[in-house]
Amino acid sequence: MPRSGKPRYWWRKPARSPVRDRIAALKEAARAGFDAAVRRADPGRALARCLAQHPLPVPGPGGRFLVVAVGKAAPAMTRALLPQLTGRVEAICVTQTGNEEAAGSARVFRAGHPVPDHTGAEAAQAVIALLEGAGPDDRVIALISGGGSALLPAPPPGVTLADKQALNAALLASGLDIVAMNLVRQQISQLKGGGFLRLAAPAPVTAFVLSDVVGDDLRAIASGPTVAPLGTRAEARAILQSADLWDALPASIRNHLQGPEDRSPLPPASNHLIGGNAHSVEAAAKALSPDLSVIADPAPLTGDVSTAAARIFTALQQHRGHEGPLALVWGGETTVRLTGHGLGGRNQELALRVAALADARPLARPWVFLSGGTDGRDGPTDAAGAITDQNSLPRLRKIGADPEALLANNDSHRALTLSRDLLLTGATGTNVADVQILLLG
Ligand SMILES: O=C(O)[C@H](O)CO
Repeated sequence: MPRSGKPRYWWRKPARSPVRDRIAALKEAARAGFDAAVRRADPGRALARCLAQHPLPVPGPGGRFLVVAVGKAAPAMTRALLPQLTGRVEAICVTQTGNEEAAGSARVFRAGHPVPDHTGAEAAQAVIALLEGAGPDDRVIALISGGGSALLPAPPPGVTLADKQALNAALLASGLDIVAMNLVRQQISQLKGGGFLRLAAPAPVTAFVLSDVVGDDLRAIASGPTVAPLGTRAEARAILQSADLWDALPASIRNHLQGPEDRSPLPPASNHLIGGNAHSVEAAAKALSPDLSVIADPAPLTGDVSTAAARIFTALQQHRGHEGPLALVWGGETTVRLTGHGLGGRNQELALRVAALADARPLARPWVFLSGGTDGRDGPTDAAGAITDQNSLPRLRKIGADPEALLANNDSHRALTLSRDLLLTGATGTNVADVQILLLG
């Protein structure tokens, strides 16, 4: 050992680049902020906090608890609820394929997402049968989280699963926001937009809802099974026409939307919001704050992904002169209008677009940008999102890839795989929309 006490091999280590080290440290910090956001959205804890304030209803004589959990957080919510129930309990838990989490004694369906599949249709039939069998002494508990719209397809008579799949695929590629999409989806469903309540009546329904929708509108989350719909058939038609989707839709869907409006009153329900995106943004900001100055932007990041990228880039420019390291945090959900045929998701595309904008006007200090879905799955890919930095585009060009062409083809997953910028978490078992973190070193 030399006198300094450092081991000899320390002297043989290759010279390191301080900028590269700084970027690596920033990426680690961004990832820690994101992990804190996901932890804050733990569905079991969120449900426990809510149950401490809103005790569960008690079944009448001989009555049962009928539990229906649907969404990406359904297993975790089911696991948290079932031990609280005594007496006779029947439970169905519907979550996405690949979410292998246990759900206690519930009957579990792992269904297709974001495009509905046969397992989802089978699950929807099981839920309908359970609700139709509910009596006045039964108590129905709904555990609702994001993803529920696609996971539980229950088209009205005359509309097939294939028709519903075609509608869903068209909506997903349209660039419409989730409120507009779900206004349409719930008009083509027996369970959404309050249909669940009609089926459960006369049994009272208590719902606990984990929100993945910006603004937490209960009517939009999982297309609002236990609340009134967002709109009418006429409004759904108008949305589809203005998005240029109407003419290409299956005839059965157009016929259904041209039918009479359902104006019958909904049975009442007790709905409780147990958590959402704002809490996770707060948690990310808190996790970053010991080491950096932090600004959490209260205005959510929504709308088209290229407009959102321009907003992030403007913030990057505005704060370029900030003294000391700085973190900017957003929450929200952007939309992508698909024009290419590549593979990607809104978070990956946002991170790549920000890197492309910053590459055109480089900054004199290191930066990293993370955009991730708290569910761990961005679009139909295995990534939660991505963490780009000032070297992302140069890395791509160095290996002969063309970032602009990849973006034009909505091929962000390929680009970010090549630049080694993917954010990989696996399914997180929760879902409170997206979190973005911009760090200036
Ligand atoms: O399922 C859905 O509709 C979305 O995740 C929004 O909740």
